[in-house]
Order: sequence, then C-alpha cells, then structure tokens
Amino acid sequence: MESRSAQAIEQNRGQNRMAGESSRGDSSLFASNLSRKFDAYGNGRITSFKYNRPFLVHRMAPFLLCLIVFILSACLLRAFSVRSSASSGSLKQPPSPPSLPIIGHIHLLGSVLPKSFQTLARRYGPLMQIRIGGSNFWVASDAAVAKEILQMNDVNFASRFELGPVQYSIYRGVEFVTAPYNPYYRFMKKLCLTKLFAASQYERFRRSRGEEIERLVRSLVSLSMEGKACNLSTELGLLMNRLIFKMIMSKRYSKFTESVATIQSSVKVMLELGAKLGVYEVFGPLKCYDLFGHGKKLTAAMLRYDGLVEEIMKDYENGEQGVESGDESGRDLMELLLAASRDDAADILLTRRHIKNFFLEMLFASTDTSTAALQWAMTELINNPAILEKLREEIKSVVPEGPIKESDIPNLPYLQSVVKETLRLHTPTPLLFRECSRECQVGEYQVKAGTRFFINLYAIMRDPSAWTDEEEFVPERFLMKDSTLLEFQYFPFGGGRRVCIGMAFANMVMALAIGTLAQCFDWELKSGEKIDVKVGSGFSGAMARPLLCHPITRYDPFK
Ligand code: HEM
Repeated sequence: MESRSAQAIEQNRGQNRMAGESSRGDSSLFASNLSRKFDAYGNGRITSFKYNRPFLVHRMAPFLLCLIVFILSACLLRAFSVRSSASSGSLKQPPSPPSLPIIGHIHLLGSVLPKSFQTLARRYGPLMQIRIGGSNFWVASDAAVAKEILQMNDVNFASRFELGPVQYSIYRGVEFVTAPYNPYYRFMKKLCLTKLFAASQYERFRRSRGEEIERLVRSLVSLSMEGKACNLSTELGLLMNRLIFKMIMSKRYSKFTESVATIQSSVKVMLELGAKLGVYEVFGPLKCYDLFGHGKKLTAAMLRYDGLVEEIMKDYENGEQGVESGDESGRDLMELLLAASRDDAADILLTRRHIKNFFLEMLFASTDTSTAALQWAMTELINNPAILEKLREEIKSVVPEGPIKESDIPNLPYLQSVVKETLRLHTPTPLLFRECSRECQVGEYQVKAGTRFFINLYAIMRDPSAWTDEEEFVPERFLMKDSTLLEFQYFPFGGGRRVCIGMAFANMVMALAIGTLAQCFDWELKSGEKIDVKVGSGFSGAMARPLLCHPITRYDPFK
C-alpha cells in the first residue's frame, strides 16, 4: 500500500516537472495548486498557474469514485430504511438525532462513547436511538428506563449482543459471557453461583489474597527504598491477574508460572484486538471482512492460549491431585470444572472447549475491570489528600497495629465508601449490552425482538437529578445517602439475570488493596501536579494513561 502511494507521488512529480511546475509532493488537490503559484513567485519566476489535466484527473478519480459510492449507498440505505419502517408498521420509535447516510450518528460521537451518549440524551431523552454505521442501538440513560429493562423485563433482556466480526473466535458456540440466554448459559450461571463463586470459594482463597497483597507491598517498598518511580497500573494489573489465576488453578500455579505469564500477555493482546474489532461495527455489512488483519491475529492469540491451557488441563488429569481427589471445598476452579465435565448426570456435558472459553471470558471480565477500578481509586486518593488522610485516620482507629485484614473491612465504612464512590464516578464498564429476545413494552415504546440496547451506567451514575456534585469524588455521600438511593441509580455491577458474578470478590479485593496502599505509602508524582483523570476511548471506562508515581514507605507491616 505504502509503495503504491509512493509510486503515485513519483508519477505526479514527473507530470509536474513535464508541465514546467514545481515538484513539491502535496497532499491535497487544492494545496498543490496553491503551492505551485507560491513556488513560482518564490523562485522569482512569474509564471501563471497552469491547468494540468492529467494530474487533475489522476487526483480526482478516487474522490469521484468515493462520491459515486457514497451517493449510491445513500440511495440504497434510504430505500432500505423506507422499506423497513414500512414493515415495522406504525410503531412509535424513540427520538433520534438527525443522522447522515452511511455513517449514521458517528459524526456526533466523541472518543468517549458513554460521555457522548450522555450529552445526546440530555437533548433527546432517556431512551433514544443511535445509529453507528450500519448498526442501530437504543440507548437507555436514566434509572427509570434501566429499571424497566433490567427488572420489569429482565427475562426479555437477559441476552447480550456481540460487537464486530465474531467469526475469528475459535470458541464459537460455547460462549458464556457473550451468550444469549440459552440453556448452556443458565447451566453455567447456576454452577458459578452454587460452586465456582460460592461464598465457600471466597473463603478458600482468603489466604491467597493476603499473600498477593503482601507481595505487592514488598515490591513497592523495595521501589521506595531505591527511590524509583513505579507504574502503579502495571503493579495493580499483576495483583489482579495473580489473584484470578490462583482461583482458577491454585494447585498448578507455581508449576506453570511461565505459562501463566504467556497466557496473561495473550489475553492482553486479545483484549486489544477485540476492542479494535468492535469498532468494525461502523462498517455495517463490510464488518465481516478482516479489513486490517486484526481477526487473523486474534485467532493466532487464541490458539496460543488454547495450547497452554490444554497442557495445564492434561497435567491436572494426570497429576496426583486429580479431579477425583479431595472434597469439593478444597478444589480450585479447574478441578471443579473438570469434575463437572465427567458428570454424566449433568444437564449439559461440558467439553474442553467450554472450559477453556469459560476461563478466557472470565479473565476478560475480571482483570481489566478490577485493575481499572483500583487505578481510579488510587488516582482519586492521590489527587485528594484530605480524603486520603481521612481514610488513614479511620484505618488507624480500627486497626492500630499490623496490616489491615479482610475481617477488618466491615468495620471500615469510609473505606467501603471510597470503593463505592470510585465505582460510581469511574465505572469500569460504563455501558451494559442487552438484546431484546421477545417483543415487549418499554415505557411508551414497543420493542421488537432483536433490538440492541446500551444501558448507559456512566450517565445514570452521574445523573444530576439523583446526585449532588455528580462530577466530584465525594465518598461521604455513601455514608449518608445509601438508604435513600432509588433502585437502579447505583449499579456498577449491572443488574437482572446477567449481573456480575465477581461482585463480592471485586469489592473485597478493592477494599483490601486500597486500604493497604493508603496505610503503607505516601505517593509523590514526578511533576508534582495532579494526575490527569482523562478516560480512555471507546467502550471502556479505564484511564487513558498509566498511573506513574513514587511510592514512599510510611509503614512496612511485613518487616
Ligand atoms: C470492579 C470490578 C468489576 C466490575 C465493575 C464489574 C462489572 C461488571 C458488569 C457491569 C457486568 C455486566 C452486568 C450486566 O450486564 O448486567 C459484569 C459481568 C460479568 N462479570 Fe464483572 N465486574 C468486575 C469484576 C469481575 C470479576 C473480578 C469477575 C470474576 C471473578 C467478574 C466476572 C464477570 C462475569 C463472568 C460477567 C458476566 C455475567 C453474566 O453474563 O451472567 N467481574 N461485570
């Protein structure tokens, strides 16, 4: 591609020289004409601007082609939309901003989608329609509409939709997080609630959480002694990864440390590629083509992951601590799932693909969300020294000696409020995805099966009619206001049947990590200024930039 455009530039230059003009490689038709005039004067040769026909035709051909394609597509699209609105009868539709052919509302959207939806909702209402390229979405932006979807119509909205070309996944057909509300999904969700993420499992991994927090503190203490800055985002990401992997495969964690590291990096690559592929949605029917080769790379990363997990699974099956050993409460997630795969009486017989994809989706759902939340919490505490000080005072009064432990957290209401406020102001999953599976009523609108919804948590949890100083970080609001909150004004873990399964785990780990980091370190920024609270682009609620700071040990509880 590059060499072809270089050739074209050379060709133009040749034509320009033949016409006796300057040979500047200009980037637009108009700029090239003007510069030619300028060059001519600049050289002291008063030459009139020449009309260079072959050059102009050469430059205009792609432009004309685009124009023709644009007009044709607009006509087709219009014909199609007239037909589809005719077929949808006279159903009342939610309001929608004026759209452009082909691109729909893309021109109205900024890089932070939830924020753009929030701005549009202020004008078009709490339920509006948005078209992104070839795809149409209904966007819900207030608590009342969210309640209608997630509570009153929970079963009708218990499915999610997928974004972008999904054919590059090697686990098609065995999805859990992105599955529609089908028998496999129901079977797995039950298994999650009764076994994999039951309270007994959390208890079982309490020690691991303590060990990993200690490891984080030790790493930061040594950076502090060396006077080095740290990338706190990376440190927190490592903490979350280790905790999740220990839940999945605690029995083989130390044996497969290298494989775990490779799995982690493959998952990171897959998440990045997945985000890029999600953007293909704007291409409409063209989204099935792997226009930039991201799909192929995604398949390669998934195959790498598959090979590594296969090795670990075989080791479990052949090892001394095989799936049949030990009572159920002593098993990690891999053992529990391998045991379930041998249960002939189960409603669904799990295959290896089911298990591998379940772990993959769990890694997707857990690590980035929790890491982003931790990063935001630390950013707000560093940017607001008075809040950090108040938190330390609470910790000191409840835990005068030693590091804080999980059992202390119920006695630390301000710490819990810091966690809640972080998830309100900086929700890591600002948009919930839902698909209507059966025609139903939402407000004054009749929703057809197949309609895709975004529920804008970002807008709901910053709604000025529900929250005072909604853009500010004020943990105190949760000390006072908890009981007066209406349903679906605060739900960072989603709602209804698809609610997050990691909520208890995430709340506990966040409180423990934030409390410990507040207790043990002061934080200095390189520049001495506040941390930039810019949000990353797209569907994510993560910070745009990594959190770089100097930890200064104020208390080392593990010395
Ligand atoms: C601060 C951390 C986290 C936040 C803010 C968060 C938030 C969410 C949200 C908003 C959803 C979608 C719910 C809906 O559609 O109604 C979700 C789903 C999910 N989350 Fe989390 N999550 C977090 C951590 C975790 C962790 C640690 C795990 C696993 C241990 C996890 C596993 C899942 C799974 C498996 C789903 C899909 C559930 C389903 O479809 O039924 N999440 N999460």
